[in-house]
Amino acid sequence: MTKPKVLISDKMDPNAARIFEERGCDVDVITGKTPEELKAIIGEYDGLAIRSSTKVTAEILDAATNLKVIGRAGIGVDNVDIPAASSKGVVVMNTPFGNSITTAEHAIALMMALARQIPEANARTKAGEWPKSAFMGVEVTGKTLGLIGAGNIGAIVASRALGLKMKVAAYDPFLTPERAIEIGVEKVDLDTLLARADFITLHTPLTDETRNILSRERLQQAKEGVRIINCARGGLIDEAALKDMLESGHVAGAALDVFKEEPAKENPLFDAPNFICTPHLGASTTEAQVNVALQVAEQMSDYLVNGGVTNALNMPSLSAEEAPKLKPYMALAENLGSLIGQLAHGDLDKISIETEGHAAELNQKPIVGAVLAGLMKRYSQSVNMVNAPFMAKERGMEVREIRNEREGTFQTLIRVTVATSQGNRSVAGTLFGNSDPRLVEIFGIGIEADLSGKMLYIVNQDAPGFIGRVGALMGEYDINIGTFHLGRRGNGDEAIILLSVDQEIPQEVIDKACALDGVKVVRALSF
Ligand SMILES: NC(=O)C1=CN([C@@H]2O[C@H](COP(=O)(O)OP(=O)(O)OC[C@H]3O[C@@H](n4cnc5c(N)ncnc54)[C@H](O)[C@@H]3O)[C@@H](O)[C@H]2O)C=CC1
Ligand SMILES: O=C(O)CCC(=O)C(=O)O
Repeated sequence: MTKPKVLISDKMDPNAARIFEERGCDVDVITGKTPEELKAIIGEYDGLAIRSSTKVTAEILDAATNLKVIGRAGIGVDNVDIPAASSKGVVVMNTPFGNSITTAEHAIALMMALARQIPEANARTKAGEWPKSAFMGVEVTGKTLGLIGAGNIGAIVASRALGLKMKVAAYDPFLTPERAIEIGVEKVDLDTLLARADFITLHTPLTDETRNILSRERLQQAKEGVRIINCARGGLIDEAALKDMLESGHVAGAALDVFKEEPAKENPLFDAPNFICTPHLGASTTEAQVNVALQVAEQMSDYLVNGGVTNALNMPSLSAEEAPKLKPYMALAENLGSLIGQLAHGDLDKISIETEGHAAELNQKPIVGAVLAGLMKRYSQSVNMVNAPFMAKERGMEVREIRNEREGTFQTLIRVTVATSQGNRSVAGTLFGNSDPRLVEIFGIGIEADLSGKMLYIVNQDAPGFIGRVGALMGEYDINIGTFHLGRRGNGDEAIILLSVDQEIPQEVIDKACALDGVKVVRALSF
């Protein structure tokens, strides 16, 4: 088996490359490429490991014909076009905790630096001025810190601020009252936060809802003399308005680690009074960079080598422990989806995926994803478990999951049923020896078959001599039969033949098979 190939395109701790190699991937570290240069090479890679510099646009994804996974060594994924990645079937993962303590500490460091104007005092002291009377700071004890966003980083900031004897008010529409109590903050609305906070710190992702959350209007609403810290994303604050308010003194100080345009080399804020900044250093500690590098390489190689999915933003998780157990089920599920997709007529707008016995005890999401991936092949060849659920949703397909932990005839079973214009049609399969996928039923007829490669499916009226005639027809066209499977409703009733063949089946053979006495349906299938 060829090794998956990974590109590390941003500066990353060397532990990442080491882990990729140890876990069976080939890895190239090529940083600082322009988008055009990245486009020219990305087609070679199965995995792309990034930090914040690489912008993974729809255009890059179009050129990434082999790409299976993008791993962000960090939290924010606003540099990845996730909808475009999903529609191409590329998993996007991040490392949601590896740099959160570090980033929270940076926010606290910036808050302290603002309160005591440390950067400017440092520069002027070193310049020989000894400007003791120029700097009058403020205490943070007893002051109110307004948190905008109380997720992982916000909660750590809150805990540190409480240790500094500050009061913490948080605005976060998704913060539950219980969690607010747990992390020791008062949940408030944004108006209240703006009216009360002496310091405001932002810890939300950049989304359509949070963009410009500190707009000119909101900054105006903030308490006179407020100090603002942003270690989340540029774009959350209206930078021009912030400059004006630093100049008017309405905002007493601002400390930004992140900018709307990065790298920020000529930002107008640089000239504003009481403004300090760092070049997106929130996550830059040795500890955090080792954490995120190790984690991203482990997650990505786990996916590329074993199929395990952790911290994906566009796909359900699948642990490394679950992945080997689920692998044969996913193969079975995909084949059942593909079989029904190849056999059923008309628009399929309702599908139910039923698991029974052992299969019902497993994580259902990957099984459902695999069935949909198989089924959706009737519409598109570039479909996989990542994009299939999105495609099903886009087509307005109703997907039902049914679990039945009691065993039936089989210890484990997956049944896929679609609603067609001719009524419900279902196929079912099991695993032999916990590993070998087998079809056990088509449209109510019991059969036992391995679905693989090129196959021919025939529905006929059960009659003596029919099997011989099919064999003779294959022989006439030099088509070698690999396996031959039979099933029927009853003696003389509707019967099914499913045979695997080593050669492509020409249309002429299908036409001749259709013309055989008693034949109802003939279909060439492929798996
Ligand atoms: N400066 C740096 O180097 C770093 C920056 N970051 C940034 O920090 C952000 C936050 O990271 P985490 O705390 O780990 O993320 P998280 O997902 O744990 O927390 C984000 C919080 O924002 C809240 N939120 C979402 N929409 C909101 C809205 N409209 N108003 C108020 N709150 C809203 C969410 O409910 C959630 O609680 C990341 O998205 C990333 O962009 C993260 C790491 C390093
Ligand atoms: O990788 C970095 O230095 C930036 C980290 C960051 O912004 C994030 O994790 O969201």
